Amino acid sequence: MGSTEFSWKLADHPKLPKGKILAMVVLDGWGEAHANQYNCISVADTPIMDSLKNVLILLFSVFSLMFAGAPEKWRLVRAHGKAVGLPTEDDMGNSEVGHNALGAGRIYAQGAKLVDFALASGKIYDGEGFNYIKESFEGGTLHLIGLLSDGGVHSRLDQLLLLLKGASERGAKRIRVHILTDGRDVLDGSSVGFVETLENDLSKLRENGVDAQIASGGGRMYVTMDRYENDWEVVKRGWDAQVLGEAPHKFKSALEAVKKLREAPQANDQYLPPFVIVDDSGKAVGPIFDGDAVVTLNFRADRMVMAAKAFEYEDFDKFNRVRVPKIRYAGMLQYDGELKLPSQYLVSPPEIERTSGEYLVHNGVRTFACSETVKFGHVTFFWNGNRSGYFNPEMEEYVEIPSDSGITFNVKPKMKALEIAEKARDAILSRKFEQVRVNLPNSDMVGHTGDIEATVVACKAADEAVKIILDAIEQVGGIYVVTADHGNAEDMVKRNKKGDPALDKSGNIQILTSHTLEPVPIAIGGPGLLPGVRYRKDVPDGGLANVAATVMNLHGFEAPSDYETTLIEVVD
Ligand SMILES: O=C(O)[C@@H](CO)OP(=O)(O)O
Ligand SMILES: [Mn+2]
Ligand SMILES: [Mn+2]
Repeated sequence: MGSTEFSWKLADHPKLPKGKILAMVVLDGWGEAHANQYNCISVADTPIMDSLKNVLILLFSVFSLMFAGAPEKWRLVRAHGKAVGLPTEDDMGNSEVGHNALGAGRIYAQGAKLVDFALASGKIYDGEGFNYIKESFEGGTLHLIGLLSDGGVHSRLDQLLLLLKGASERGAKRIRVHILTDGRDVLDGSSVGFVETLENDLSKLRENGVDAQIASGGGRMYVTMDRYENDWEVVKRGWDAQVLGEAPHKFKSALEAVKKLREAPQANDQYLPPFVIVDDSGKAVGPIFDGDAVVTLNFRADRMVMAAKAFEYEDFDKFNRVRVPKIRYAGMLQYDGELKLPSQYLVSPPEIERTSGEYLVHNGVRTFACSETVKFGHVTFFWNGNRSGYFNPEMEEYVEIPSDSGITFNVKPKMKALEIAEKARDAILSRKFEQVRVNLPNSDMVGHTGDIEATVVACKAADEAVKIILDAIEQVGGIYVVTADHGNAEDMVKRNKKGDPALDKSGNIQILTSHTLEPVPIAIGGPGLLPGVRYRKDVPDGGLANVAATVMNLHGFEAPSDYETTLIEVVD
């Protein structure tokens, strides 16, 4: 597209009217799978979501007897793997890539894939970011901090191992790894195996004369990886262990640390307390000092922004850093393009531009977006292509409802669903906005705890919230689009190739805390939807990236030509 010809003006849709109020509801972690006892969505009482699927399908079958080709308003879309820019079809979906696709309407190669390319081609070592940290290799230590897992949502172990090898071949003589155990994108307890794999590679480096070892650790939900400023204490615990070398638990080896800390009642990988590794004299082996280099390994932004601020900002008042070493810091990616944070990074992030939110604002669609803290950035930052802030504050209002902090969400599985729905309802009834967009976090956040009973309660709460929003849409003669960003609560057990629960060595089922590979539903409806609108039959492989064009159509516009095609057509 020649820059001189570019225009934000969208063409009018030939048939669909403008000015309808549209509710865009994203149920976080709500996939579609067959009904069984581990499908919390099917077990839960969810009359509204059921009605969007069943009544309409029933209607369709009734109508289809009378009018062939009657509209169909519920379908599934792909939410994992290549459909959302991930490296392989074995990659489960996640919020970042899901909301990016929903908002941007195109499929971008995402962080996981970009890092894979950069490592495979070796280009990562030619970039400005690597050359910047490399200057510390002679006199300082290289610290690598990140999620130790092969989940592929925030980071990948194989990428860490390649980077360790690549950095040591390029002069890093002293390396310290600060691990964050997962158990959220992978099975709980898998931390032990990941530490063994890492230790194995570190011992090979030591054989080659590199002083390389694990220096500290802790569970991802308790140490370092908070997001959207929900709880700075989490980041502080990481700072204390990684930078200051101070933690309540001290061990001689990371393997011992992880095994011992997991023995405590209720302990799990996600919430392991912080620990440091000490030498024989009891001294921490890897605090961060002046002249060192630090790389945060995660490619995904949301849970690294806060730590990046602590490492990068001179002025910082979120917690007392005590000692602020003069380091060379780089992120695996740049985590926030607006804040240019961090200023140095090893791999350039996907350049997501011209998102549907920006187009719609330029075309007069006033927008309201809301969620609670733990998902607030999903419907704003991720939705807008990893961009913070408003496109036009006069046209947009973003409302964040404070999340509970310091608890696991199985304790309060209803979370703030009701409050989010009420805010959305008020925004709809105010008639001040043409798009009211929310994320309802329950099925995902509670699903990640692995607590099946609580997840059932969570799904019901999300369904009740949908009802409040759809009732408001009914009152204003609007349109709704209800979808999800990826699966989670619809399958809470690890399965074997046949699809049956996979048993561990002791014959127990293994609870799945992670997202899934399942497709997600998308339902359209409401009194403002023209009766002739129906899903096209020629987009059978449609994915989340097809939703943006669909929504633009429902606002009365054609989507830009490079957007993934719309899911709907209008029959007379
Ligand atoms: O909690 C998170 O960070 C991820 C899982 O790692 O979940 P989501 O993608 O739904 O935000
Ligand atoms: Mn999500
Ligand atoms: Mn999740």
